[in-house]
Amino acid sequence: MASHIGPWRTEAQGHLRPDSNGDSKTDYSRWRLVNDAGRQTWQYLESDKENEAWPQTIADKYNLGLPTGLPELPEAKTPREAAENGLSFFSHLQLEPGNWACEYGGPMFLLPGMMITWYVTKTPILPEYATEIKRYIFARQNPEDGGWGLHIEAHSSVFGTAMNYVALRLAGVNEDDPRMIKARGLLHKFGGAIYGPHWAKAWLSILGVMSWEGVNPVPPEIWLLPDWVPFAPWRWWIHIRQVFLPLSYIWSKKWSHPLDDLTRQIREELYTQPYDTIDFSQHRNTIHAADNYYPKTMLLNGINELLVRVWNPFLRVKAVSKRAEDWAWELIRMEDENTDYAGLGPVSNPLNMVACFIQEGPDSYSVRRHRERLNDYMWMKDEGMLANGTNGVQVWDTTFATQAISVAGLADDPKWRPMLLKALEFIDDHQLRENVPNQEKCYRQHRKGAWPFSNKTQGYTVSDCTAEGLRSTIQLQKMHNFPELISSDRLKDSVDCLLLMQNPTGGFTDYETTRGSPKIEWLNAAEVFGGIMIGYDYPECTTASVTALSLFSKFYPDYRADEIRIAKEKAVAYIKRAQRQDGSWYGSWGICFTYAAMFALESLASVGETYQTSDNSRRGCDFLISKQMEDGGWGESYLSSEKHVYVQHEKSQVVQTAWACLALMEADYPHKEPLQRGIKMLMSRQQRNGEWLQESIEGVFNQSWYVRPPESNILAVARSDLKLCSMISYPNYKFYWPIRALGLYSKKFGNEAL
Ligand SMILES: CC(C)=CCC[C@@H](C)[C@H]1CC[C@@]2(C)C3=C(CC[C@]12C)[C@@]1(C)CC[C@H](O)C(C)(C)[C@@H]1CC3
Repeated sequence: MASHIGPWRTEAQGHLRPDSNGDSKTDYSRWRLVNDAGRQTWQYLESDKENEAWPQTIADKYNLGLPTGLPELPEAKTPREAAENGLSFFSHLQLEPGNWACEYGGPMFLLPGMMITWYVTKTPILPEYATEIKRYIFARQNPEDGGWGLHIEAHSSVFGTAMNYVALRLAGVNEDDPRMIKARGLLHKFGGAIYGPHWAKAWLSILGVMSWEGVNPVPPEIWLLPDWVPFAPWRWWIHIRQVFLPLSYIWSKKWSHPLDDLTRQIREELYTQPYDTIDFSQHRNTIHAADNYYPKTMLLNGINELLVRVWNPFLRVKAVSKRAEDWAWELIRMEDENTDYAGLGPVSNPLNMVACFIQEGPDSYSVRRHRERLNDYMWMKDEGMLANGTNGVQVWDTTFATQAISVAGLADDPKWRPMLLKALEFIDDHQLRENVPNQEKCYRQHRKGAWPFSNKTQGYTVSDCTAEGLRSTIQLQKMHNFPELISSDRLKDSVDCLLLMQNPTGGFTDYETTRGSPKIEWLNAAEVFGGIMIGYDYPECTTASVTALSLFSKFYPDYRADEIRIAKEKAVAYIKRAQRQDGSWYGSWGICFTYAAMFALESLASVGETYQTSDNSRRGCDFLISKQMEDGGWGESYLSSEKHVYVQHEKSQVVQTAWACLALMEADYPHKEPLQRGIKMLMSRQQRNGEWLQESIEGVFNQSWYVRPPESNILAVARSDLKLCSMISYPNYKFYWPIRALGLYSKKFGNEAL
C-alpha cells in the first residue's frame, strides 16, 4: 500500500470536488478498503486504470455511505423472514478474509494525536487523507459555539477545541476560515489552550506550541519502583499504563518539535496573549470547568508540587533518570515488537512512534514501520476520515455475527454455510496461539488460547472477546457440524486463559486481572476520565465468561470440571452482588442497563437460573419490562452511563430493543406479549432491502462502575457524582442483534406472521 513519502502536502492531487460546505472532497468512487488478513487500511486509487480494474465492493460502498444497489427483498411477514432479510443484507458486508468491518469512531481526541504525530515525525500525510480529515473534523464541529468536545455527542471543551483546531491547521486549513475564527473565539473565551487538561498540554508541548513547564510531571522514574510497591505502574489499567509509558519517556527528554513557520503561527493563535509573555509554569493546574470532570486529588496535587519544586530542580539524579529512560524505552520497544508496531491503542501507539523518532531517528525501521501502522487506525466514511478507537473491530463483530446466525436458527441452512465457514476461518486465524516473549518482563497477561478484540497483530487478550470466540467456535464446530479448524486443545487453551483472568472477587476485568487497589485512582492525572487507573470487575466481562464456560462444559464435561464449576460459582456470586436493588446491572461498555441486562440474564440462564427459578433473573426481567416504551421498543439514552440511573431516550432504538428482547427470551420470560411488541417494532424499522438504519451511538467507555464489598466504600463519595463517559460507535450492532432476536423469537414462539 502507499506510504507517506514525499513533502507535507495537504490537498489531494486530482479528482477533487467541492462538498456542500465548499471544502474539497475526494472522489468517493476511488476509495477501497484493503483487508490483508484482518489488517484494514483505506487506499485511494488515483489512476483511472486502476480504479476500473479494481471495482468497489458492496462493503466499500456501504462503508463510504454510497448507494449499495442492493435489491428490495420480498416483504418479511414473519420474524424469521425478517431475520433472513437482515442477514441477506448483512452477508454482503462480509469481507474477503471472512470478517466484518466497521467504523469505530466517537472519541474526538484521537485524530489530533495522529496528526501531531505525523507532523512531528516528518511523516508527510497522504494528501487525500488530509482532504478527508478536514471534512470530518468540520462535519463534527458543534454548530452553536464552533468548538469540539471529548466525543461526538459531548459539549465543547478546551481539550476537544484546542486539539481539533490544531489538527485542522496541520491539515492545511487557513486561520482566516470563518469556522476557524469561530473555534478560536470559543477557545479564547475558555481562556486559551492553557486551560486544557493534562493530555492536551502534553500533545501541544510535543508539537512545540506549548512549553513543558505547563505540563504536570510524568516521571519515568516511577517505572523503577519495585513490583511490590502498591501503586507501581505495572498495576495500572493497561490503557493508562501504555499511554503513560511513552509519555514519560518524552516528558523526561522534554522533547518538542523544532519551531517552524506553521507552529510559530499556531503559538499565536491558541492563547489570549502573546506566546512569549506566558509563564507556562503557572498553568500546570489551570483547567477550565468544561474539562475538569475528575479534579485531581489533593494527594496528587501535593506530589506534583514536590516533584516540580523540590525533586526536579534539586534531587533528580541524572544517572537515575537515564536508567529510567532506558527502562521505559525497553518497555516501549517490547510493546512495539510484540504488536508489530500496531500497538495496544490509538493514543499509546502514536506516542510510541514519537518516542521511536526521538530515540532512533526519522529513517529508523521503528519509525518507518509505525508510519505504515498508523494507517490501520484510519477509517473513511461519508463525513470524511477519522481515527478509530482500535485498529478495527474484526474479531468482536465476527464472533457476534456467527452467534447471531446460530442463535437465530439459520446456521444449518446451506445458503449461509459458505459465509459461516469463512467467518470460522477468520476466527481460527486470529486466535492467539502463543504468549508474548518476555511476558513477565513486559507485564503482559497470559494470552495463549485467547481472542483479541481486533486482530492477532494487536494481540491482546480480552476476557469477553476470548469468551465470545470460544462460544462461536463451539457453536459452529460442535452444534452445526462445521469442520474442526480449531482443535479441542486450542479450545482448552482458551479456557485455561479465561480461568487465569478471574479475579479473587469472582469478577472478570477486560484485559488483565485487577492488579492494584482502587486507591490508585488518587493518582489519576487525566482530569477528563475517571475510573481509569486500575482494571475493575465488569458485569459484561464476567457474564460473557460464565456463558462461554457453561457451553464449553456441555461439550467437554471432563476438562478441569471442578475448577470451571468453582470459577462459575464465584462469578455468579459476583453477578448477583453487582445487581442493583431495582434488578438492573450497570453496563460499562454499551448503553447501558439494557446492554448489561442482556449479558447478565443470559449468563444466569446458562447456569439454570431463569425467570421461573431465580429471583435475580426475575428482578432483572421485571426491570426491563418496566422500561418498555409505548411503541413496543426500548430506548436508553447515553446519559444513563453518565448518571448511573436509567434515562429513557426520546425514541426507541433498534439495538436496545433487540438486547431487551434477547435478555427476556434467554431468561425464559413467560409472557409473550411484550416480546411480540418488541419484535414487531424491530420489523417495522427494517428497510425493504433488509437493512436497518443507523440510530443513536451504541457504545461507551471510561466510566466504570465497580462493585465494592460493602465495608470498603472509600471511593464511594468521590465517585458518586461522576459525570462523563466517552462514546464509541458499534455500527454492526444494528444488524446482528436484531437478526439474533428475530430468529430466536421465531424459534421460541413459532414463525407466525406479526
Ligand atoms: C483513554 C484512551 C487511552 C483512549 C483510547 C481508547 C481505548 C481506551 C478504548 C477504545 C475502545 C475500547 C472502549 C474498548 C475496550 C476497552 C477500552 C477501549 C480500547 C474493551 C476491550 C473493554 C471490554 C469490553 O467488553 C469491550 C470488548 C466491548 C471493549 C472493546 C473496546
